[in-house]
Amino acid sequence: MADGAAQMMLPVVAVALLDEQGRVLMQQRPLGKQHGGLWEFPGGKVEAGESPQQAAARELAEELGVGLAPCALDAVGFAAEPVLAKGRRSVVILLFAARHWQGTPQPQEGQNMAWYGVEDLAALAMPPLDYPLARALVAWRR
Ligand SMILES: Nc1nc2c([nH]c(=O)n2[C@H]2C[C@H](O)[C@@H](COP(=O)(O)OP(=O)(O)OP(=O)(O)O)O2)c(=O)[nH]1
Repeated sequence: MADGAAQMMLPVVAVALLDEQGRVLMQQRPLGKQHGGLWEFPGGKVEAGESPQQAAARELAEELGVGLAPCALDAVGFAAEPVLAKGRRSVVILLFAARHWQGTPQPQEGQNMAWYGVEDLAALAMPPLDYPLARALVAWRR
C-alpha cells in the first residue's frame, strides 16, 4: 500500500461475542463521543504493531474485562464507507466472532451493554457501518 493510502485508512476491529443462546453482546457509545448513544459491536482502533486479532483481544479486555485468545476469533466480514467525502479518512471495520472467552463481560468504562438476537440487530440505532456488519453476521451464522 502506498504511504498516502495508509494515512487515509483507519483500521478498526469489532467483535461479536455470541452466547450459548446465539445472542450477541452490543454496547452503547458514551454520549458526547462521535455516534454517542448508538449501539455498536465492542472493539476499537488497531494500534501500531498489532494484528487485528491482537487489537480485538486488547479492546475486549479494556472494554468488557474478558480474555480472548486471538485464535478464537473467526473472521466474519468487514465494512467501509463506499464513498468518502474529500479529505476524509476511510474507516475500515473488521468484524470477528467469538463463542469462547474467559471471564464474564462487565462494562469497564461505564457503558451500557445488552445481549440481542442476531436477527434483531437491524432494529437498533447503530453507527452506519455497524448495519452492514450486522448483516454480515446474519449471513455468517447461516
Ligand atoms: N463502530 C463504528 N465506528 C465508526 C463508524 N464510523 C466511524 O467513523 N467510526 C469510528 C469512530 C472511531 O473513530 C472508530 C472506532 O474506534 P473506537 O471505538 O476506539 O473509537 P472511540 O471514539 O471510542 O475512541 P477514542 O478515540 O476515544 O480512543 O471508528 C461506524 O459506523 N461504526
